[in-house]
Amino acid sequence: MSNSSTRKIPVGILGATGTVGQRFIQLLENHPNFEIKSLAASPRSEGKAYSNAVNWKLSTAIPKNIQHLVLKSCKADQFKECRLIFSGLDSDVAEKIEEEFFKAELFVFSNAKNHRMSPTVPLCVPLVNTNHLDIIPIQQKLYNLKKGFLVTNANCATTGLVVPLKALEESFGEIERVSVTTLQSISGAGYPGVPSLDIFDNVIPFIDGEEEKLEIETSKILGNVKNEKFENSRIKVSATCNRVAVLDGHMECVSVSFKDKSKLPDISALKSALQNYECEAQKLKVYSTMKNDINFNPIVVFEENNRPQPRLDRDVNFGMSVSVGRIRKCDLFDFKFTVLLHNTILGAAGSSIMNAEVALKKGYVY
Ligand SMILES: NC(=O)C1=CN([C@@H]2O[C@H](COP(=O)(O)OP(=O)(O)OC[C@H]3O[C@@H](n4cnc5c(N)ncnc54)[C@H](OP(=O)(O)O)[C@@H]3O)[C@@H](O)[C@H]2O)C=CC1
Ligand SMILES: N[C@@H](CC(=O)OP(=O)(O)O)C(=O)O
Repeated sequence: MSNSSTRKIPVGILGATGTVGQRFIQLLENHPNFEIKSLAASPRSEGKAYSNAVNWKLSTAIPKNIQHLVLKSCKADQFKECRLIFSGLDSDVAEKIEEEFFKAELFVFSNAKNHRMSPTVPLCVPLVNTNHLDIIPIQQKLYNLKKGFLVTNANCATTGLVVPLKALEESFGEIERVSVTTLQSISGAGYPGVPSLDIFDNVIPFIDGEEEKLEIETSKILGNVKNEKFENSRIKVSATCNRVAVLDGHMECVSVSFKDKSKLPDISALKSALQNYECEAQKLKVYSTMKNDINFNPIVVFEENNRPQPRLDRDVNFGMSVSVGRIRKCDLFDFKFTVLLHNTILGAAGSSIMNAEVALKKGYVY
């Protein structure tokens, strides 16, 4: 494998008209490594120019070179000009379609839940476990592939949780137990998502399947790759998920208990461990950590008692960092704190793109 060409990698987007698909298009505008060549969505959109098919919900305009692209059907043979695929497909259809694409020797980066727990598919949060990309050759061997593969990113609430957990485990050893209560924005449910008559002036104390995903995905992400297999962490997570009337940005109230009580830090050491945490993507200087000349930190620590807040803080580091505040001791667990992340940027499209940037630096994408 070699990162042979300085030309941009031609990419396709599946589910291009959806909430996550729109973010892909926004974040890939002027990207130095990837160039959008093809788009696809459901049969309802097929054959239409993108600007006619999409119900564009972002505050930046649809890029000019995208407006007139005609939406294709989600068939791999229609994406011959592409080498890499970003998928923002509805999970009702993602499983089979993504399989067809990676088996057609395309590099596939997916947001859908369907393949996340598969034993040879990396479940990568780019600020945490890009070392899990090392399983790619095993996946390729299993499916008899020369270059194609599938990499998934995590559920958006899981993504926000695992970043501070990883930072704390790196500094203070294993975390044994986690209790997390989420307040999740409505964009997390896609479009049109939760009816306005249900969510306006309201909080809904249930998101189908979400608590289970937080509990299971966390242990895969915080685990290791050993002897060509994933070895999950033994961390125990108990999750309660709520939908709240916020447009973008998931908040999570987290309590953690460490295994080794002899190493328990004081609050200032805990804050430094979070603030100074560094991930592989940052060390590799991938584009998403460098763009707009930001001084990128995976975690931004807030000292103010009333921060982070979704409206004020979801765009910190252009939506690619996790904000952590209200860090304090807990009488039931060891410590508790509040997390915020932008669910459609770091929680979805931004993670897929950063995973692809790391895979490119490591030579898996070429
Ligand atoms: N929103 C978020 O914060 C997060 C979402 N995800 C996951 O990302 C994926 C996309 O989510 P989101 O963008 O919110 O969902 P949306 O409902 O907003 O978009 C779904 C996309 O899938 C397409 N689609 C629907 N049915 C079909 C079909 N039969 N064949 C092909 N394409 C189809 C839609 O096309 P059309 O417009 O033509 O109907 C649309 O482009 C999901 O798997 C979701 O679980 C993951 C993390 C966070
Ligand atoms: N369920 C998440 C978004 C999502 O689609 O998650 P997943 O990709 O794990 O199904 C939310 O509602 O905020």
